[in-house]
Amino acid sequence: MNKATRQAVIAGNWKMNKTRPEAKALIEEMIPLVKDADCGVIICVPYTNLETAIAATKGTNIKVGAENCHWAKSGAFTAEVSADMLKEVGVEYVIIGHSERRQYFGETDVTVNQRVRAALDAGLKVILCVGELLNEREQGITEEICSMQTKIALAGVSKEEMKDIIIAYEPVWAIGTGKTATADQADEVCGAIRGVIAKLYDDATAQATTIQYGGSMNAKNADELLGKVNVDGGLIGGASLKAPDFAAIIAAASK
Ligand SMILES: O=C[C@H](O)COP(=O)(O)O
Repeated sequence: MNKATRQAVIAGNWKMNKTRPEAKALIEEMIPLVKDADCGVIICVPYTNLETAIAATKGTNIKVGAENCHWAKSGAFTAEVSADMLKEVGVEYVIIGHSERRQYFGETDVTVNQRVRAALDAGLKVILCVGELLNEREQGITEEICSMQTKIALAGVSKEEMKDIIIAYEPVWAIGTGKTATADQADEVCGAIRGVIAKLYDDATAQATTIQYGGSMNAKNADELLGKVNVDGGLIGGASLKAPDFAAIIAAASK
């Protein structure tokens, strides 16, 4: 399997945006624009929008994901949501390890791994985020950081379970800043992550794993980024909040 046979996946990460009526309107605008996509289409939305998004996307090619889940099945964890709760609502995907969770909410590689485990056990598919800080890139340790984050997050994940894992390479310095990694930088790190998967599992698993780029991807730069051999799609923040922009990225991934 190679780039030609791996399915590109474009996932929107709405972050903390959209009330329920706004979510419904955005999805309704999006549906006709993305219905002919030749790639996977996912929208990851705030917890309060999950039921709205699931109802609004029923019978369409848009899958719904959450933006995080807790590692425990239940218990005294105020404000957290379990993977089983998401599954029961009808969620298919969950983002885990987003840099904003790591940066602002104390998420560590170990808790990312625990959340990945809980998600897989509940039958959810995971979009696992890894990526370096600006000072780590400047120190020349980008691949080391991404490799370490990937290895720890996937500890205890079997080869068979890798079919339910998408990896999103998101350089932290490129998120929401308008600074995009160059297509070559994105390709290089996505390729290095693929190398880690090959070492952890085998080459076939590495070649079959979808590895996205995320960080200021938009309608203008999507073509170049998605044209790279190791970039199998995108995790899109800001541009996923505007239906025409999100649709343009999906069109670029469908070429
Ligand atoms: O999860 C998405 C990423 O954080 C990228 O966000 P952005 O496209 O707004 O830079």
